[in-house]
Amino acid sequence: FSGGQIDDDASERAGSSHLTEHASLYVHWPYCLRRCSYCNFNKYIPRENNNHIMADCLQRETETLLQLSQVSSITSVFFGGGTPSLAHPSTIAAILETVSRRVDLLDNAEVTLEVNPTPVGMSKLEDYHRAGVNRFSIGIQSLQDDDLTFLGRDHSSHQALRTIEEARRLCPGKVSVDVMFGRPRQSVESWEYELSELLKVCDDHVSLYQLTLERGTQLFKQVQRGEVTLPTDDVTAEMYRCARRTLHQHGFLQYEVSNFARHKAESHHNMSYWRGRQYIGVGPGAHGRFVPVGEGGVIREARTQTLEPDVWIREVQQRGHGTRRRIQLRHLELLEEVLVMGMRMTEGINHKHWELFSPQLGLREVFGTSVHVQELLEGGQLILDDRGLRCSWDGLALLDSILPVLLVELETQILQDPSGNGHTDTESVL
Ligand SMILES: C[S@@+](CC[C@H](N)C(=O)[O-])C[C@H]1O[C@@H](n2cnc3c(N)ncnc32)[C@H](O)[C@@H]1O
Ligand SMILES: C[S@@+](CC[C@H](N)C(=O)[O-])C[C@H]1O[C@@H](n2cnc3c(N)ncnc32)[C@H](O)[C@@H]1O
Ligand code: SF4
Repeated sequence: FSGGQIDDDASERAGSSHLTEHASLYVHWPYCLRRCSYCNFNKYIPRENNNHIMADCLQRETETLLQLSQVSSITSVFFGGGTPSLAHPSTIAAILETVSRRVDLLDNAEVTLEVNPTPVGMSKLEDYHRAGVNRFSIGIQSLQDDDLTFLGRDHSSHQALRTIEEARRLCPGKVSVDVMFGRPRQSVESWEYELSELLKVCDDHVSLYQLTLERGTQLFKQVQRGEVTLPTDDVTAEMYRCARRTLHQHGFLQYEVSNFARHKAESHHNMSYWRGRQYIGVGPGAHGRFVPVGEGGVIREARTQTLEPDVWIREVQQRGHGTRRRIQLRHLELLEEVLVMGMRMTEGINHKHWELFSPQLGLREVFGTSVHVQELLEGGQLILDDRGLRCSWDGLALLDSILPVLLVELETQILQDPSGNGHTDTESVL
């Protein structure tokens, strides 16, 4: 492994300037045609068609945020949502043109668009491709029609299969599918069968998400009322184990908790999140992490854009952006993010990568002396060696219980370190 390794080495050679000059870009399309029963992402059913206004504002905010950052090149773009396949292909083209006008949009930059596999979504794939999209991420969720209906999806499994086929024709080797497991009424056997059917048609990238029960969703109410039950933790753990095994047998390497790729088809965009790189978030509810220009310009900020599209539109029209919240990340907070994101990857965090963010305290100094970490190392869940820190195969499935141990140790060591904790904790609510 790994597809992105060369990239990472290059950034280490370039040192920390790479961390401020390069970024990925996330663009959020906040509208959906209907509400899936399990979803609490930031999405709205539009009352009227204001796609044109949304398109203008997304371009305007892209321009503003690029200007506010110190970024000179964009390494990947991700159009997510909501349902970005409801946007007109010309909107996608216009946003990409805005990026190219302001900064260097690298020739080989990965440009992903999330697609709901409806007939309308499928019919626009070619135009999206022409607009500059070179990777499609298709929300399959399930291949069983009764489950799709129950989940409130707006497509059938047949339409999903046809969309995969068309996307593969346009972007061979660059098509991903999202699938959810741990669904109501699902058994390990039916999941195994569904996954083997999916493997017959899918391309080189698969994202598997365990269905999480989110407050405020219809599914949450159904479960609370006792109308629906979800599989137990033991069953979902077995589903995850079985999926990892099956994917591995089919040549897919797991590179992150939920992501599997073969033929080096790892997502560059998502890898850049997990490697703690900068990203700019445009659109309602998008978040970003970047070092703004001016004011000394060394501290990374966590930014969140206004959630509600109508309010966001007004703000962008008035002042060029809809940033609702800016928090300067303290040294410890930045390291916490680097740790939490990095440990999701099978490659974990290598020593040089950690040093970029923590020049004073190496991985061994932070984690090497703790009794609790030692237990995880001896138990075979965690590995700390000449490469760096990472989870073992078994450990990755237990990440949620490993992370708290690592976070406590990180906090203890950083707060004890007289040199490392210089930054202030500042929050501006705009
Ligand atoms: C927020 S959706 C946006 C893309 C597109 N609208 C779609 O539905 O495919 C991105 C992915 O998040 C995942 N997702 C959404 N809600 C989830 C939940 N409650 N549990 C697990 N995964 C979820 C789904 O797999 C989905 O493909
Ligand atoms: C769950 S992931 C699915 C990625 C997909 N499996 C792939 O490999 O391309 C994508 C979703 O995460 C959310 N997301 C990703 N980056 C975001 C950001 N910077 N700000 C807000 N939401 C983000 C969006 O809802 C988006 O639809
Ligand atoms: S899962 Fe996708 S299509 Fe369904 S409501 Fe959420 S964002 Fe919209």
